Amino acid sequence: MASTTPASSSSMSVPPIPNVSTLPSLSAAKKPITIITIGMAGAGKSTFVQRINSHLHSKDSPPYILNLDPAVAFMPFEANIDIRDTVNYKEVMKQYNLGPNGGILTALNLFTTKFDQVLELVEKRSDSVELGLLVFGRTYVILDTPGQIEIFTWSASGAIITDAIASSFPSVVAYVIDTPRCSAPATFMSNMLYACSILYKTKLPFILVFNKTDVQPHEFALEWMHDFEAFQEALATHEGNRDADGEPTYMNSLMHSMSLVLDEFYKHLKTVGVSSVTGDGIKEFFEAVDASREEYETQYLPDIERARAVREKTLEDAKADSMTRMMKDLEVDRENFPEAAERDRWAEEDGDDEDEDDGDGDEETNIIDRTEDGWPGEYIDVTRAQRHGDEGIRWPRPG
Ligand SMILES: Nc1nc2c(ncn2[C@@H]2O[C@H](COP(=O)(O)OP(=O)(O)OP(=O)(O)O)[C@@H](O)[C@H]2O)c(=O)[nH]1
Repeated sequence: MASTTPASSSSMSVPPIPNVSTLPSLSAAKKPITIITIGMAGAGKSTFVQRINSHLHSKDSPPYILNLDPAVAFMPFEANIDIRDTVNYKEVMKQYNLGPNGGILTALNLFTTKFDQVLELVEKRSDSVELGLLVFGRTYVILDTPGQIEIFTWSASGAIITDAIASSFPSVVAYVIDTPRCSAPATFMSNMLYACSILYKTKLPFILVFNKTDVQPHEFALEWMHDFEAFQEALATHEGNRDADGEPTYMNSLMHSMSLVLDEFYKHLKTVGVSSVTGDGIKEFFEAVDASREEYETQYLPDIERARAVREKTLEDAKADSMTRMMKDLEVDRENFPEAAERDRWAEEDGDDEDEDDGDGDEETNIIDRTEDGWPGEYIDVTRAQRHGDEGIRWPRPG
């Protein structure tokens, strides 16, 4: 199949929101739960995904895995859908003149334009098949994501992906933390603030996964989270917290105030300690996931549905409004230029151009399920989306 451009220039600024309402829907009981793995670079996300993958295989319940990291060189598991089959990240960097971070973000934005296809595939492959007394189907869908977690705090694609997934399936965020690297109170707090902003953006059930407990047990973190005084004590003994006169520094007071804010945030979280290397804590992780499914259905789903209804209504209103304005413009045009209007009629011989390429070449890129379809996939062609007159390079930007 021919390769294609990412999108027309006008549609490249913000990836379109997949229309999940048109997808075939599974009955609630059959729906798999989606685990969205997010965490800083090197926290151990991929190793963790492989660990839960092998745990699920050992339970005869293989998950459906999506790799959303376009720049990953090695993955310890085989993904069913891999962004690298659709977007050539190095080519994106080259064509749009971007560094590694911008390249990852743009690659994800491009991939998001195809996310309705991804959802369709997940729906299709995760549907249960009943054979006699046995039920075959995927109970878990797992997303591995890039370490650039700003994708989930400010980029359009992060929000579109999590919204689209969460509107279609029960979903939970597994925020993976490098426990040994959090043993300093300031680092711990900054990681928690990241987690807090991701919770705020995704508005989904949230599990803090303290990883690498084989190197450093996570009990200190639990104590800091549940005992405010203990964290204050750790802060007080931390270097740089007093000035030359022995008074608390600005940083110390700031951290004190922030820890008050975080105290509220901790109340809404589940925490587990795991070692992705030894497999310790994986059972507890799945208990937390199962509890999150219930939480999703009772507490989160009503809000998600409300937000989706508002979004759809806004979209409908915007469409209706622009249609009315276009019709008015046409009317004025026809009155002012009757001859042009006469010439501008649709002729039989023009044929139906529904299947024709509209020039942006976006229609033919298909997302593939690597484990079932032929590989490699088909790259979105980014070579034509280059310069536009004086406006410079246009590339998909977060909204
Ligand atoms: N000791 C120990 N090492 C771990 C554990 N989990 C991951 N690691 C190591 O941590 C390093 C980073 O792991 P990855 O799984 O690549 O981390 P990631 O978060 O996917 O990294 P990015 O792809 O850069 O975002 C690797 O060297 C892993 O072997 C763990 O539970 N214990």
